[in-house]
Amino acid sequence: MLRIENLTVRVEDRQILKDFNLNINKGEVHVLLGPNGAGKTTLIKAILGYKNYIIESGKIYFKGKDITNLSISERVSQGIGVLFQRPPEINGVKLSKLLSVCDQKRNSFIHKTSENACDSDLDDYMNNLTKRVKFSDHFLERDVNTGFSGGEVKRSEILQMMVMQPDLLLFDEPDSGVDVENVELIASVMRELLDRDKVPSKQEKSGLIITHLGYILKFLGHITRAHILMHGKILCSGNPKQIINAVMKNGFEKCKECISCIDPIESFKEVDLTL
Ligand SMILES: Nc1ncnc2c1ncn2[C@@H]1O[C@H](COP(=O)(O)OP(=O)(O)OP(=O)(O)O)[C@@H](O)[C@H]1O
Repeated sequence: MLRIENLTVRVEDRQILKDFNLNINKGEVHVLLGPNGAGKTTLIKAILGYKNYIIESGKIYFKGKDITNLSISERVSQGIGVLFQRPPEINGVKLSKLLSVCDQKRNSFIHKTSENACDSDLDDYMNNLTKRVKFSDHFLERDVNTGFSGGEVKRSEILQMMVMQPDLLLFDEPDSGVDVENVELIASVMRELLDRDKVPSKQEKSGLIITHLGYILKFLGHITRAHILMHGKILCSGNPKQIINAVMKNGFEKCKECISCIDPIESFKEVDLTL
């Protein structure tokens, strides 16, 4: 689904990602951990095609096609969706308007691939989705993210994703600033989105989840693989429980010692798996 090869990304005058590689197959959900400022959000923005995240070298492939030079809009149309860590406030644009734009965007894409995929009653459809994230109708009439609490921002972001139904779901800290009940709610919606269109034992969607504490993963079910991003590249990959518990126990500094390990996962063997 997503293949990143030797990607070097510069922001202003600094290289943030250096020769970065990542492969997420169809149906896989990966977790990305890393210290503050490691470049996790930079990765998401580079995948999406933000202009000031300059790709100096390397390639990004999505569904087998090279998307390195496509616009943000083209990438979104092809099925990439993002839940942003800190989305901007958009004064003067109501959430309902933004959702209907998301819906049109999705339908224009679906129409290209399936003729009967789009005859829903938009109002009912939106109302159901809105209720699912526990927003009242009046919330849809507020300007996007303006004055939203931390948890409301995340629920608004995931609501947009529910409308878009992307094939590759990128979640940038879906649990930050969110209380316990809402973490559970967001996790269950994330799982629904990831399992959408799933035929028995075959998940079609793929995901990448950035999280600091991994708490949300308790509610998400199976995660394929976890990675630690440090020094601009993946330092360590493997079993999500082992990696997250090791980071919780030892911090990221210890991960540096794994740079020279033949199998970095081995060094985490003694860690108590409590996740
Ligand atoms: N638009 C920008 N202009 C200048 N510097 C930037 C920009 N975007 C990112 N950076 C810098 O790139 C580095 C990586 O930032 P990024 O947001 O990707 O880190 P992160 O791993 O997501 O961190 P955190 O866990 O704190 O959210 C930081 O030093 C940041 O200040």
